[in-house]
Amino acid sequence: MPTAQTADTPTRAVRAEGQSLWLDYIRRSLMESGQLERLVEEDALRGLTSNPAIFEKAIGGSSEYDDAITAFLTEDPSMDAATIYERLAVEDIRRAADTLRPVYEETGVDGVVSLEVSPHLAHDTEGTIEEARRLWDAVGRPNLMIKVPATEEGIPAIEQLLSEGINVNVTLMFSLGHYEKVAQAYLRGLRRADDPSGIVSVASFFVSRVAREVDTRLDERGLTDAVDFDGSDVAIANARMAYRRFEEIFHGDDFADLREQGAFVQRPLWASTSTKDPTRSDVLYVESLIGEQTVNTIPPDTLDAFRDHGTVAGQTVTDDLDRAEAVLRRLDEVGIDLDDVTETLQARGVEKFATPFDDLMDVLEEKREEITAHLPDPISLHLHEHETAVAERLDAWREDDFACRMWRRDPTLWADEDTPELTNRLGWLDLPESMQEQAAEITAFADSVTGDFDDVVVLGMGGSSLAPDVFGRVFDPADGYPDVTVLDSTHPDAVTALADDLALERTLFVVASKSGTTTETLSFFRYFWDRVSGLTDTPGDHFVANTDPGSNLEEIAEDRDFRAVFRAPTDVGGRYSALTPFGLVPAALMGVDIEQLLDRAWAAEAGSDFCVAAPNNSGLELGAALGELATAGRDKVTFVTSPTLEAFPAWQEQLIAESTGKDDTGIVPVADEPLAGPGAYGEDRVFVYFYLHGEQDRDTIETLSALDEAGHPVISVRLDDRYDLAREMYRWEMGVAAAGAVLGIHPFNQPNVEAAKRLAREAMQAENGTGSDTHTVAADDHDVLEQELADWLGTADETGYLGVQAYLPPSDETTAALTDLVTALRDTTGCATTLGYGPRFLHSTGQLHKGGPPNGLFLQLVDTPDATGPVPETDYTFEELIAAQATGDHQALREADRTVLRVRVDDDSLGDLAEAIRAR
Ligand SMILES: O=P(O)(O)OC[C@H]1O[C@](O)(CO)[C@@H](O)[C@@H]1O
Ligand SMILES: O=C[C@H](O)[C@H](O)COP(=O)(O)O
Repeated sequence: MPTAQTADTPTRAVRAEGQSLWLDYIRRSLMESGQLERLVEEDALRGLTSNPAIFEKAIGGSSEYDDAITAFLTEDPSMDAATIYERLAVEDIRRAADTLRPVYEETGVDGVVSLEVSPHLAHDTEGTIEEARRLWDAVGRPNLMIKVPATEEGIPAIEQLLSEGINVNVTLMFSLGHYEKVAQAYLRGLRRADDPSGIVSVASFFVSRVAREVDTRLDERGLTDAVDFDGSDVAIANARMAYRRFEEIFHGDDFADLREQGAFVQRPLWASTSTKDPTRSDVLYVESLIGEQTVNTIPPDTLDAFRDHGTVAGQTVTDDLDRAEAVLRRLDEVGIDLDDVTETLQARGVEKFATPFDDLMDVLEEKREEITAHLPDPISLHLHEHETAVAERLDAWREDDFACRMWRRDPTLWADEDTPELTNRLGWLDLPESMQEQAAEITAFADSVTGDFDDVVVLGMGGSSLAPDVFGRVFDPADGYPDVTVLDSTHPDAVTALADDLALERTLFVVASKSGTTTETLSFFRYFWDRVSGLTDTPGDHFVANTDPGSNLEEIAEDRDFRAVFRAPTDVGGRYSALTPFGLVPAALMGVDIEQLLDRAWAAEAGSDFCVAAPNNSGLELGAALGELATAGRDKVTFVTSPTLEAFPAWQEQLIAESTGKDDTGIVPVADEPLAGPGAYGEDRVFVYFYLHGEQDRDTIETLSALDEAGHPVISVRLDDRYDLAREMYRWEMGVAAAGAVLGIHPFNQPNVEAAKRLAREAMQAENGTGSDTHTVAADDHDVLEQELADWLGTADETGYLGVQAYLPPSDETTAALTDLVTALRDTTGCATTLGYGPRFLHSTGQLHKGGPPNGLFLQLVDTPDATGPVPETDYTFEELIAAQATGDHQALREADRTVLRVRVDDDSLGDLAEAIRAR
């Protein structure tokens, strides 16, 4: 598009006649290249119009927008084509509006840019109003015009929008009839406006399309040579008549009141002014319609042609009105009904914009699919100086054929050939595929019972209940489906509080234990079996079992006629069982689409798949990073999440701690510390940020950037929706398994858990099993506590960690007080902290506490329960059970040479304890 060099070009001469030339064209490069600005300067260009066909050519017909589309989809891969279009269009229109803003500031009526509502709303008044308001707000520029068609349904929308102060370009006008209605709607709209001054509107009268249609009809009737006019004469005459009417209305009494209030006239805009018939002058519809207070919007070719050889012969729009009238009369006499021509054109005009609009949606949908297939993985690893070690590890793994060997279930990746609990614990690798069939059965069961229950309670420990807990807290139950909660505390106050809260006759219990022998789980089951048996003769209807085939629990479930028994694959360990019935049954019961969960995990599997070479294998890359960082002393993996994902780190915690915390090594997951600035942390941290798309908050991002800049490794993972949890579960399972190989441990056993269980059993049988002879400090014994705290903290090593183990009834208030306590510990010592409720943590971080790096210090908190609950069918109470578990673990920690301080607390003492620590 050449530009004019002189001031006396036809384009400038038109301006001197009081007409504004606008550009009927847009694309991003027009603004980016500075071309639009040059046209304004050199051609006195005064405005810009767009329509769906123009955007279709710009976006659909080029790759100019591909980077922007990729950026949108990286942020939100589920963004649909219509949203992509709107965001691209809004951005272009804004840029054009900003370029033209000086013209707008100077004139108040020019320097405007038009954006059209969807052509599919042409016959929907309310839809048009809504979309116009939305676009007006989205663009947010005063020199925007919303284009609304002059259809029957468009007219009231035009009036309404003008009354709200929204600038309107009325489009698709072909006849005097259309013009009349539009001008009257303008007057009504402005009269309803609070302040009519400053509202800008144009009435777009289409020209060349009329010419074409008339030519066609003349031709069809064999009249082309028989008459002394052609289609272009009719089109020009039609437009000139509209201009005459414009003058009558806007220079006469009709507009007097508004003129007085400072309102602008609604200028006629000549649209469709590129000449479609090559036998006619390419500037015909510019030269013939020059007039004061009009606009002519022309595409680039017409602008070039007009600048090159256009003639400006004064106010041509008022030329020869007698001939104009005569032409229109003659047209009627030869039997061509102009009203029919123009109504047909308006209807066709809607179609003519709808087709490119739909084509554009199709093109964008195709681009979306193509780009999404190649989107970067939503995990980003900032590893600083550790990058080399990780790259070397991945190279070594490629040479060793690590990925293929993992899929071949090769135990020597971790330990000796015949190590137990190894090759028979790798079933998780292909769960996304192998669970598909069972998933359908689980969903059918869930759908069949949904009406019978308001609550589902999962009774289970560690890997048998952590995934359900995450699903229950992250997802909302689908309409009509029950809530899912988990019971994993043996504290009698917790058990009785839950029982009191539930409507037992509307509750389904999922008894979840792989081994079928876990004491806590069986105790919960016996308690609730007894309670439900008091209400019904068929208590089994309220129970479902999740277990391994052949387990003790399977036998119980069959004997007692449970509503269902789901059998899990035996080659998947507890902490790797999220995508087996252990995780899927509770998820399905709350209406989560579990096939979708498996599909998402499948996406991660594809990225970590059989023989995908180590450097391109996302699970292995994560594993190499976790392992190498831990080896280099960065062994405290500190989790941060966006609000929806708050429950996720508890699942990660078990996976990491129980898998890697053994043989005096391991990775310490930190799941409960509030995030702080770089000053709060030592050199032993890695930060992992899980966020749900759209939930990132500025403070967290800024703090993580500061930590990154301070040299801490930061791993960020984006979840596009809640279902991506399954993808991350799979990725982290693979990552932790691989990290185990770096650390030289066997990630699938938990050797130190058994020791605590044995000691707890012994404590139950001993006379003083409740721990009365275990050294315990009372929180209100201030002097002793101060001294013991000082001794305990005195042994803290800054590369170590502090673990708070709370054998207390879980509640939001207690969790908040405990979080404050661990924060005080971190801030006083600079050490990382872990926090867990007993006995839940025994099935999570408990393995690491005793078997992991020997630099942990533990604070065991016990209380005196208010409630006491006998466990039916046994000879113990929940009070005795939890006390024995605390005592047993205390002893196990001591046997493993760990330092433990045991404090008896009551409701108020957690705050005092935090204060005592801060006071040091
Ligand atoms: O499913 P089960 O056999 O009841 O075990 C529960 C949890 O106890 C452990 O075996 C030991 O903590 C975990 O690995 C497991 O997730
Ligand atoms: O606002 C402008 C119109 O959308 C445009 O001028 C239509 O032109 P056409 O008839 O060449 O498609």
